[in-house]
Amino acid sequence: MIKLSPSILSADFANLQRDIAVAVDAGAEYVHVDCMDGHFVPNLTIGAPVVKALRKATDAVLDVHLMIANPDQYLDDFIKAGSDIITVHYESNGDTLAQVRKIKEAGVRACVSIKPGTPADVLLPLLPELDMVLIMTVEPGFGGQGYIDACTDKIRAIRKAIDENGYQCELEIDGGAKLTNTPDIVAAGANVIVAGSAVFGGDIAGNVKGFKKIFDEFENNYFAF
Ligand SMILES: O=C(CO)[C@@H](O)[C@H](O)COP(=O)(O)O
Ligand SMILES: [Fe+2]
Repeated sequence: MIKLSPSILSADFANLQRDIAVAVDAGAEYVHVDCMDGHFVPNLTIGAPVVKALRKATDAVLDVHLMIANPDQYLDDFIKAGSDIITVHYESNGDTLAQVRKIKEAGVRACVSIKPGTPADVLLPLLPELDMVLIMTVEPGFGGQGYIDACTDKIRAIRKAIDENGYQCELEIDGGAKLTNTPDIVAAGANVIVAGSAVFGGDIAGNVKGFKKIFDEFENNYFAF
């Protein structure tokens, strides 16, 4: 099943509960929370206290994307805050596999992300243990950037590895997804689409429904053959 994970980085920060409710009521499966520390990326956003507040404000699946230099220092906080999915970056400090195991032992779904310049191959040994993999399709740090076309081959490569080995691992992409390029992104094999500016810029419910319509069309065509 193809899912939408709206990134609240582009939502109204003074009305997060309201904007999340609109997106979820319109059909969004996940809610993507971009946590940035000003070190791993040149931007400073949300920390565990905000995730904790969101946990009280919504039953939605909180898809927490950690763009932080030292996950080992903060994983406990994000676990306790009520994250449903935690993504750590392969490029962050520490032992990525140990971080994945710690997340899973806490009963939280674990995901590893790679930046556009990191080859997909580094994910292959991790895939058997992952609940989700996240291919960044922009340089992490900011919403509203353009999709990097060169990342599409990495989506294809990871989809192939997941399917050939029968791994139970979702394939998420993040950055620059719009209604116009999403058909190509799902055709390449992504099944979780993060979209920030394309959801929260303008009519939130209408934008979510636009993405869902593309997913439905793809799934109907795919299963028709
Ligand atoms: O993690 C990030 C950026 O670092 C993303 O989640 C963006 O927030 C997605 O925004 P759009 O590119 O969809 O506007
Ligand atoms: Fe993100």
